[in-house]
Amino acid sequence: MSAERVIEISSLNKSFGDFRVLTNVDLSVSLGERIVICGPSGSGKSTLIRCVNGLEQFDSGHILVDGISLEEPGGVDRVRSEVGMVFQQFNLFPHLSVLDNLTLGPMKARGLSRTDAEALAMEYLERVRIPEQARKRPRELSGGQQQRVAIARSLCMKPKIMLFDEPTSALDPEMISEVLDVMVELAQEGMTMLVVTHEMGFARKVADRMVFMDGGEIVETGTPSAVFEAPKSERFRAFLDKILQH
Ligand SMILES: Nc1ncnc2c1ncn2[C@@H]1O[C@H](COP(=O)(O)OP(=O)(O)OP(=O)(O)O)[C@@H](O)[C@H]1O
Repeated sequence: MSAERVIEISSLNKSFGDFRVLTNVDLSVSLGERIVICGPSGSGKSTLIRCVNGLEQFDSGHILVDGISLEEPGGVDRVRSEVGMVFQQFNLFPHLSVLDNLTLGPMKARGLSRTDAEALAMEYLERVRIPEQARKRPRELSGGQQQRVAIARSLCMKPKIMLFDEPTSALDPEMISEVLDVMVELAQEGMTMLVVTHEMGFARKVADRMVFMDGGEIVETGTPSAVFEAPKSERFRAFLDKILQH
């Protein structure tokens, strides 16, 4: 029996004005699968994953998340209740403490009491190894700590799927591994993950499948070992050469 499909993207097309950003994208993700999406700047990676939780609208095609269509009435809200997203720039509420950043969603969207929401928040702050930062404001934290708060905040909503949009690209190099370590643990716990990143070490460690995008299309896909050892597309080979030089 095939694994449960939790994301089904079919024939997805999207333009910004005259500029075609996604062309006939098809991608299926199974429960527990970890997919790393890479590709040159402007190839449509962010737009693709933003479409998955309704942050961008698409022109044609279909997206089903856990069987829910983004196009059906109330679909976007239902999908967002199942999908967590972590952005490059953390997107924490600057005027709230770390703890309040984490408790807001569970209290508002899931109806938890403050006591229960704080207990949940502390559990996740322990998981990302910064419980001692709970009373601080985001600006008092390092970038790596802020990103771990952002991950904990998403996890507090008990998502079935996590989307990551270049979660380490705004970080100083010494902070990248503390965030990747948390993501590796999440992957090992079986979370379904769609990760846009150029961290190829991470990809090799956790990805079940790599997706290489170029010019709004999926140009190559396969297991990390297959695509790294023998990239079929010349464009992917050139891209790998470029990023592995850094
Ligand atoms: N809101 C928007 N309005 C107009 N054009 C946009 C918008 N968002 C993205 N684009 C354009 O769409 C293209 C794809 O952008 P996208 O952010 O999806 O690419 P990406 O592969 O994630 O790139 P990067 O690695 O630089 O983040 C780019 O040319 C970008 O300038």
